[in-house]
Formats: sequence, structure tokens, C-alpha cells
Amino acid sequence: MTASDKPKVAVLGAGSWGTALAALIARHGHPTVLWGRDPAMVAAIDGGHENTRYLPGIALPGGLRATTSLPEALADAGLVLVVVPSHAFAETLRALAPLRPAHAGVAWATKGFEPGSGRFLHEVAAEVLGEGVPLAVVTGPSFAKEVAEGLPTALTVHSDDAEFCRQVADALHGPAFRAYTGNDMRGAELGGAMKNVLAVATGVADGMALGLNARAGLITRGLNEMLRLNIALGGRPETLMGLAGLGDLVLTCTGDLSRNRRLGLALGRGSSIKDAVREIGQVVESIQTADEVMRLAGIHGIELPIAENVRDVLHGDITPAEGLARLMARERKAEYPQSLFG
Ligand SMILES: NC(=O)c1ccc[n+]([C@@H]2O[C@H](COP(=O)([O-])OP(=O)(O)OC[C@H]3O[C@@H](n4cnc5c(N)ncnc54)[C@H](O)[C@@H]3O)[C@@H](O)[C@H]2O)c1
Ligand SMILES: O=P(O)(O)OC[C@H](O)CO
Repeated sequence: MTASDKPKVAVLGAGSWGTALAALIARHGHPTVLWGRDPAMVAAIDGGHENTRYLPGIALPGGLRATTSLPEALADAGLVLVVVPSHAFAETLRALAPLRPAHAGVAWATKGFEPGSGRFLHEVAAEVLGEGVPLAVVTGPSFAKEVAEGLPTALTVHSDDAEFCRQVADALHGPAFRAYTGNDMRGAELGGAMKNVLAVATGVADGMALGLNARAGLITRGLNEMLRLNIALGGRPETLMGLAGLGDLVLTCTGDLSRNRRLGLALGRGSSIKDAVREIGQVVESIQTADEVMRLAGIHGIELPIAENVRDVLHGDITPAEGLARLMARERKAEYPQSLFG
């Protein structure tokens, strides 16, 4: 396929991840337009080839266009990639629905659930866009800054529509970026959402200087919590043993570029949540996701002690020290009371 045959891609959301993905896709030769709300930011990207707030100092490809006009971004697009925070996901889909070219499928790289309902984002997308629109989720271990800098990255695209899945993966795949494919949207979305909650837990432990054993224990028991909720929700275990689960869990629990880990670190060192969020200055999805994870756990009768303690610390109902005491006081039990893999 020559550059001129490649479909136009509209990337909606000009934060760090939307900008990094738009830059990646533009470098792969797709005509690419990034839509954002902030005129100053859009002007800096379109004219100065830099996202000065979210990816300062990183040169964006000259071919990447940016606009505040949703109709302009979506005109003639062959593929739409939504990269807004989860709280803005439904409203962004409602805005794009009447403007979407009939042949354009919709993918998203947002991680989380619909706040207030706990619905999966693919359920929200199917309801807003209606039957027959190809949908895909893009997820996996990927810090925006590293992708924007061209460092090697692997992630995964999941869709019920194999052809659309390949189209999305083709746009992302390149010399420094491996895009795998799968068809378990439920498992992929759960992994991407829940790792953010577990990253807060490991951040808190590291902030309290509880040591490397505690960190490894939390990651492993956190993976166990992800696997158990995933099975109850109908996802496949192998999805969570891959990039969408274990891969992203390890990255986010150990990498200081993670906003969710940094929130935990600050709380563990005694900061208030308000100060920590202000200091981070970007979206921290775990704050809403912790509530939705515990809502889903309650509906399905699943016990998730780590996620529950994170939720309670984020609400200010307990201190990090009380959360630690609660976890350590739990009764001794079998590591796997029953097999998770059938
Ligand atoms: N940054 C990463 O490394 C990374 C990697 C993978 C996934 N994600 C996910 O991508 C999503 C976006 O995160 P981000 O890192 O780009 O966040 P960010 O904080 O860097 O930027 C958020 C962007 O969303 C925009 N926004 C906020 N509310 C909006 C609304 N109502 N309508 C339109 N735009 C709105 C803001 O203006 C800003 O441009 C999140 O779900 C995040 O978990 C991020
Ligand atoms: O900065 P975080 O914690 O939102 O993590 C970013 C990505 O989701 C990592 O894959």
C-alpha cells in the first residue's frame, strides 16, 4: 500500500496519548488529523509541531494536522481513534456519531469504564453508534512519552470484527511499534482499566517504603484479582496473561511515568489526594475506575481486597496504613482455592 492509498485517520483527544498515537500513525504515512478542544494547544501542534503541555520538547511529524473542528477531523476519515479520558468517552461518541463517514470503524485507546454505571466502553460504543459499526479497543503497556520518542513498544488491538482489527493494527504497526490482535474486547478492556487501580496500590506501598517483596506480592495478588473478576465478567484468562493484563500491570505498577502509580506514591508519602492530583496535572483514571471495579465486584459477588482498599484510600475513608493493616490481617488461605484456567 502506498502512502496515498492509506486511509485518513481521525484521532479524537489531544492529550498525551492521543497526540502520541496520532504522531505514530502520521509517521506511518496515513493522512492524520488530531482533534482537540483547546485552540492554543491545537495551534501549537498544527503550526509548531509540538504538544507543549502534554509532550513538551518532542517534535511531532510535520504531516500531522490538528483542528478544533470535529467535522473537519472526521471528513473522509476511514478510521476513527478516540483517545479522550473515560469520563468524556460517551459524550465524544455522541458528538462523532452523526459526523462519522459510513465506512469508518471506531477504535479507542481510552482505559476505564463508564463512570457511574460501570459499563464497558464497548457496550457504550455499541449503544451510541448502533449495530453494524466496526469497533476495536487498543490497549497494552504503553507510556505516551516513550511512544512519542519512538522507543520500542508492543500493544494489542481487540475487536469482534477481524478485518477492522487488522485495519487498526496495520495503522499502528511499524518499525518501533508491534501491534498484536485479538478478539476478547471484554478481557482487554478489563485489564486496561483495572491495572490503573492496582498501580495505585503498589505506588502506596512504595511511597510507604514497604519494600520490594511487598511490591511483587501486590502485583501478583493484583493479577489474581484481575483474573477472578475477568472470569466472572466473561473475559478470557489468556487475555490477562498478555499485553492487556500482565504487561500493562507490570508497566504501570513499576514505571514512574505512570500517573496512577505516582498518585499512590504521593498518598503513601502522606500527601492529600487533592494535592497529588493537582501535582500530576493529567488524567488519573483510577480515581473513577476504583469505584466501578468495586461496583462490578459487588454485582458479581467477587472479593477484591486490594482494589477495595485502594477505593477506600481514594475516598479518604481509611489511611494507607489502615489499608496495609487490613490486608495483612486477612485470614491465611490457599493461593488458588480453585483453578482459574478450567
Ligand atoms: N498517557 C498515556 O501514556 C496513556 C497510555 C495508554 C492509555 N491512556 C489512556 O488514554 C486516555 C486519555 O489519557 P491521556 O493520557 O491522553 O490524558 P491527558 O491527561 O494527557 O489528556 C487528556 C486530554 O483529554 C482532553 N479532554 C478532557 N475532557 C474532555 C472532553 N470532555 N472532551 C474532549 N476532550 C477532553 C483534555 O483536553 C486533554 O487533551 C485515558 O483513558 C488513559 O488511561 C493513556
Ligand atoms: O499514566 P497511567 O498510569 O495512566 O498509565 C499510562 C498507560 O495506561 C500505561 O500503559
